[in-house]
Amino acid sequence: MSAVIEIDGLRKTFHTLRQGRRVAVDGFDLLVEAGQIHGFLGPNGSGKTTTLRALLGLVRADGGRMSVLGAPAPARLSEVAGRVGAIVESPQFFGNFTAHRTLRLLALAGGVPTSRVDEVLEQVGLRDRGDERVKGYSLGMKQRLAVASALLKSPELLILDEPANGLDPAGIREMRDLMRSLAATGVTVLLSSHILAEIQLICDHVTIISRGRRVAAGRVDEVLAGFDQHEFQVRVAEPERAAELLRGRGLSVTDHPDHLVVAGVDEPELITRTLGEQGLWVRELVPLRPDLESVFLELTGTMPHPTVPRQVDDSALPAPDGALIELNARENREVDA
Ligand SMILES: Nc1ncnc2c1ncn2[C@@H]1O[C@H](COP(=O)(O)OP(=O)(O)OP(=O)(O)O)[C@@H](O)[C@H]1O
Repeated sequence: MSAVIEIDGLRKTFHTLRQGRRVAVDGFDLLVEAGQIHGFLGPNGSGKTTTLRALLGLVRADGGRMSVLGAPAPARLSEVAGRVGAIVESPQFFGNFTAHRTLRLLALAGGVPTSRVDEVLEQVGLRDRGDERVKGYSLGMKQRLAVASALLKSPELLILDEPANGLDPAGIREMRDLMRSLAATGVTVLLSSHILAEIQLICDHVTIISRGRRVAAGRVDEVLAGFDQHEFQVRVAEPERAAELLRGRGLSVTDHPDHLVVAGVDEPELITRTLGEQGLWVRELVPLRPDLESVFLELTGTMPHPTVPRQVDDSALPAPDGALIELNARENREVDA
């Protein structure tokens, strides 16, 4: 598979008059290969938008190497710009224009044949609503229109920042179907999100960012498998005796009010055999698989604490691995705020 986006060691520190230096991206790596629907997942303020803006040359990076479709980015992005559709800042549309007119103007401005307008309206499911004014559109319809505008030039790569932001579950499902149909036609999609369910539903690959650093990457199922503790939920009569027997076989057992959780189980038969041999019959044996939510909370250090309200993007806190975020050594005097 060929690399469509490569980011190596990206760094970006903002300097603002009010808050001083703020490390937004801290040596971040990303690899997106052709044909993937790649989720770029991280909590609020973790550096997703800054990464995408740096990739597209909307903000100047302090360090690192990036390329898009083989062209060094952002320096030679113009060579491949015609093959890339991106929505990073939320596009503003004129409410009084219809979707059709909006796209027609964008097509004319971009040198794209206006015959594409009907095609992209069809593609995003707005064909029958294309002659309505945009101000009457729902949020989901506006998101579709935004995607349609990025599709006008038939891109090979689509970059979307938070495309499902504010959508209801049905809207997210529709967005997933749209992304899948695009991927089926060979388009590679990179989409950022802080919503786990969205990534798990829409994407096949994921890169997780926390406090400006990559903390996990790979196929969604592989990332999840990496966190599989081989745990089973067991319901049995005489749970105390059962726990003792299982511990005697070297398994780690946690007691819960009406069940046991047994970890480190490679062969579930070990549980049923150990208990059955002693006349304890298992009533329920359920594998406990990690979900992206628990993996995400663990990796990004955003697990809620019962007494401490979680702070968005608290750069002064230790990173999940315990290391304090280093401030970028390279001085950058620009004020981006
Ligand atoms: N122009 C700017 N000036 C100063 N600080 C900025 C600027 N843009 C981003 N930041 C800071 O950089 C950090 C990363 O922000 P960024 O917008 O990249 O996060 P994000 O992951 O996209 O968050 P969200 O999911 O909330 O959109 C935050 O601390 C943010 O306050």
